[in-house]
Amino acid sequence: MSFLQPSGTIIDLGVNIDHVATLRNARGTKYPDPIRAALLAEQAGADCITLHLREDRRHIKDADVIALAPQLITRMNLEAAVTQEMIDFACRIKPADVCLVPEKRTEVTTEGGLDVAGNFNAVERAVKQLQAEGIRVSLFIDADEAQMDATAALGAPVIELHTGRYADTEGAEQAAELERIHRGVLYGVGKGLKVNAGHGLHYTNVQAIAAIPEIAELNIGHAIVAHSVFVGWENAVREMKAIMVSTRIGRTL
Ligand SMILES: CC(=O)[C@@H](O)[C@H](O)COP(=O)(O)O
Ligand SMILES: NCC(=O)COP(=O)(O)O
Repeated sequence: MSFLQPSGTIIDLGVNIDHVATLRNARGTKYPDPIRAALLAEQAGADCITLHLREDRRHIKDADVIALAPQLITRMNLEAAVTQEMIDFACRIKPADVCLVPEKRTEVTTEGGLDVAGNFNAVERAVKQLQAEGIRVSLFIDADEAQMDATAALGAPVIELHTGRYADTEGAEQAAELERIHRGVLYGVGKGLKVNAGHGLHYTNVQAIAAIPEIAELNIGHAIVAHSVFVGWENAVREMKAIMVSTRIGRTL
């Protein structure tokens, strides 16, 4: 059954289509088409589509963002570095959401959260420029109180907590990271922020994060693209959304 779920359901799933573009770019073909993936993901239960226009354009291209924006039925969450080029581009596209993320050319994937406290003036300028275009801004940060204080101080209404260390660890270290994230969620909500989470989440580690009732949205990409190789794209999206919702319902009953 394909259906569109209204955004703002029990817990929102943002499907990140970056690595559909990685597969496309591997051979320089036009397929698999990230735009088709986004529209099918919406039909399969995605509450928003996340895509990261990196400075090096290693996966998502400018043309992908431009083509997708008018076709989305849910909403676009555009991830971008805090550079004038990216902020100006985002202001031309005017997605519902922009998530400001740190970027290093040499990184394989995002390695940590944005240092909002240490780059306060630059981040504040970017946030104000985006907000002037009616764009809701989220900041991709570690579960760190100083970063959340800085986020609230400069007026961004949303944070996305980096779950990479939780995803990359196990045992006691992972349990400690989960507790740190949980404390961070509560602190962020206490500061009046909408709290999302993402990075490295997959079908067997998402449950503990989705069970945190104050989390509004999870952004998940790599694991969904990987799983789709075996079960198909729409099934991979449906399965992730079903796990998130059933975990949340089970947690709140
Ligand atoms: C910010 C974040 O964790 C991801 O959304 C980001 O897109 C990861 O970078 P890649 O998609 O290039 O792996
Ligand atoms: N911000 C996290 C995101 O969009 C997807 O990250 P991942 O699931 O590809 O690691």
